[in-house]
Amino acid sequence: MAQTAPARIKVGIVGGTGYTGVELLRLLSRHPHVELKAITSRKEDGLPVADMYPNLRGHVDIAFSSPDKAELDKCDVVFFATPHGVAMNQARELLDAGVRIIDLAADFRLKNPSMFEKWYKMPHACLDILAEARYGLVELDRDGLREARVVGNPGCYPTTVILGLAPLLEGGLSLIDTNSLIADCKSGVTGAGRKGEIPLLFSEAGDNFKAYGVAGHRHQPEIEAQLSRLHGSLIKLTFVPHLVPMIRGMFSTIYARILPGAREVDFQKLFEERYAGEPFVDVLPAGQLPETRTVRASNKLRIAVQRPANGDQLIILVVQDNLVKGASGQAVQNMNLMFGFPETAGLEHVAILP
Ligand SMILES: NC(=O)C1=CN([C@@H]2O[C@H](COP(=O)(O)OP(=O)(O)OC[C@H]3O[C@@H](n4cnc5c(N)ncnc54)[C@H](OP(=O)(O)O)[C@@H]3O)[C@@H](O)[C@H]2O)C=CC1
Ligand SMILES: CC(=O)N[C@@H](CCC(=O)OP(=O)(O)O)C(=O)O
Repeated sequence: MAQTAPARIKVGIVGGTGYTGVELLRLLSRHPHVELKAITSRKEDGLPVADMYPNLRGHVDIAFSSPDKAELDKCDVVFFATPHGVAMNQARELLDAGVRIIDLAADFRLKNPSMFEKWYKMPHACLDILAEARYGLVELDRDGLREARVVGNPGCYPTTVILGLAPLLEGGLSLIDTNSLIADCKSGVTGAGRKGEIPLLFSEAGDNFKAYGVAGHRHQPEIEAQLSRLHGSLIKLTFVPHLVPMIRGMFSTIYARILPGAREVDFQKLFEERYAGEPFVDVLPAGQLPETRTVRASNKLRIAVQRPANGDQLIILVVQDNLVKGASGQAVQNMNLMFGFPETAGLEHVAILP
């Protein structure tokens, strides 16, 4: 259904003090169709946003307000940049008030409520809303997202792995062995949020490189569910996240075995054609390798496809800024679609080098 884009919408953010919250503020403060109406913080009620984040001086002139005082029901859309389990408990009230919701946490990502309960250690609070929610990976569901009232914004690691494998699996393609997929992923420290925990101290995370969640990470079922849906059969993979001493940035290296019947496929061309015209996915020319700094602070996800010695091992290398395409930028991309704005509105920042 064609919709007429409003000139300007009222936007609320729950959880404005965290890393994804302030990244939303940075992006939305320059958005031509957005009026920032409410930004919540339970701890910083009354504090002008620019006092906590001086980079926003002159761009954001409102103060944080506690969630109970913020007029979220007067907004057109509310972003939840909060821990898992917050959005699902406020969704019904907002939807009843005609407010659309984009949750940056995982409340609306896993369609299977028992999987949600298993990985997030809480029962889901609104199964009917979960059933109607759309998974917010625009490149895979552009039309479905335009009409969505509730969007589950993808996890950061899943964004890289799903987009890295989609051209090889979509529509049940038989190009790669689906029993031996490996995603070896690295995240900068902002991926863990803005909290005071010992493993996140400079003296612990700096000058160090470690794996975590090897026995099981909650992004694995999210990735597998989306890839299975895309392929039309059950897809499993090995997923190992790592923490690297960067502030922002994510690098995912994905290993797939090429099936004998697909040895003649031009994988570079397959990826280039799949993502041709996508404003936020850049397939590098053959032979070039991505670097995290080439996407820093931008909503771009950059992919390279390599096939060493023209053998049967395909290696897909994907970089993104975990806070932008991996979280807040992708959330704004969803908002743009939902309200009929140009998909790139407020998202045209180029990465900072060096
Ligand atoms: N960091 C990243 O790279 C990514 C994060 N995400 C997801 O986005 C969400 C936010 O992440 P991030 O910004 O890193 O988290 P932070 O820990 O940095 O911030 C969390 C925010 O939520 C607020 N908050 C906490 N509990 C509640 C509550 N019960 N009710 C209302 N507000 C609350 C906090 O403010 P206050 O305590 O003052 O209210 C704070 O502003 C998480 O679910 C995370 O998993 C997704 C993709 C990537
Ligand atoms: C480095 C780091 O700790 N990263 C986080 C994932 C990022 C994230 O916030 O994802 P969700 O929205 O699914 O929670 C983690 O592994 O828990």
